[in-house]
Amino acid sequence: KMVDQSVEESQKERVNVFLLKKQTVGELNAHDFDKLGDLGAGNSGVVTKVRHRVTGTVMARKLIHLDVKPSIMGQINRELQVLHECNSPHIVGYYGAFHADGEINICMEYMDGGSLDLLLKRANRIPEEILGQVTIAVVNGLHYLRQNHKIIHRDVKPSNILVNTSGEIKICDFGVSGQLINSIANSFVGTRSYMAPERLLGKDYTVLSDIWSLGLSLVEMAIGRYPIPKDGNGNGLSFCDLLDCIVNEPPPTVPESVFSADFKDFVDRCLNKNVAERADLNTLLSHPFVKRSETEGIDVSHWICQIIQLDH
Ligand SMILES: O=c1[nH]ccc2cc(OC[C@@H]3CCNC3)c(Cl)cc12
Repeated sequence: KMVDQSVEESQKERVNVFLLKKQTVGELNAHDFDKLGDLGAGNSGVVTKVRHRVTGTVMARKLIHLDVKPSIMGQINRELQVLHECNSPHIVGYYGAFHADGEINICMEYMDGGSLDLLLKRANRIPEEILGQVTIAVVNGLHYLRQNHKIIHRDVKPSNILVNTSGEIKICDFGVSGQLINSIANSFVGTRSYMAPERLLGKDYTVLSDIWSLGLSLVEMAIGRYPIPKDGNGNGLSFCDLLDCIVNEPPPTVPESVFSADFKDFVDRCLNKNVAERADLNTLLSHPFVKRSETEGIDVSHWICQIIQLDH
C-alpha cells in the first residue's frame, strides 16, 4: 500500500488503522448493510450512512445510477480498483465498490463532520485559519494523486472536501475511472460551476484546472457565497450567463481588508484565468499561506464540533 512519505507519523498511523479495519471488512455486497440515514445528494449520486452488519463498521455509501451494459460496468469496476491504492491522510478512505440492480455502490470512510458545502451553510463563513488547514489538505491530496497515481481530481469543490470531528480534512470523488467519468458525463445538474475557464472553452484539462477550482472554492468558503458574479446577483443569471462571466469577466478575489495578504495572494494565483500564469502545485506547496498555516496549531476539531452543535 503506498502511503505518501511526506506526512507526519500520527497521520500515517491513522491510515494504517483504517487499512487494518478495512481488512476485517473484506469483500462487500448489497445485503451486508443496514441503512442509518442520508448524508446528501450530489450531481453524481446519493450518499447514505450505512453500517456493515458483520463488522459493525459505519461507512458512507455512494449510489450512482448507471444504465450501462455489463462490459462497461466491468471496465468501471476494474478502473475503481486503483482506489484501493489511494492511501493518504488527505484522501477519504475506500472500502470497495460493487454493483447491484444497475447502480454502482462506492463504499467510503465515514466522515462525521460531512462535506464543506454543508458546513458552510451552517457556519455562514469559514475562518481563514481553518481555510489554511483545508488548503494544506487539498494541495497535499492533489499532489499525492499526481505523484503516486498520475491522476487529476477533475471535481474540486466544497462538497468534495470532507471533515471529521478528529479534525481531519480529506478530498473525495476524484476522477479515478475514465469510463465512470464518461458514463456520468452528461448528468451534470446544478446552477454553478467550479470549472476553470479553459475547461469551459473545451481546452485540455490539467492539474492547473483543479487549482482554479480550489481557488474558487476557497473564495466561496471565505466570503460565504458562490463568488460569481461579483455583485452577488448570481441567482438572476442563467447558467449560460454564469459561464460567460467566468470566461469573460475578471476572476473573483477576496477583499484585502478582511483577509491576510498571504491568503489573498494564494487565491489570486489560483484564479489566474491564464493557465500559463496560474500557480502550479509545487509553487502552492511552498506558498507563504501554506507555510504559515503549517506552523499554526489550529484546533480544527474544536471548530467543527462547534459548528455541528449549532445544528443539533
Ligand atoms: O462521510 C462521508 N464519506 C464519503 C462521502 C461523503 C459525502 C457527503 O456528502 C456529499 C453530498 C454531496 C453534496 N453535498 C453533500 C457526506 Cl455529508 C459525507 C461523506
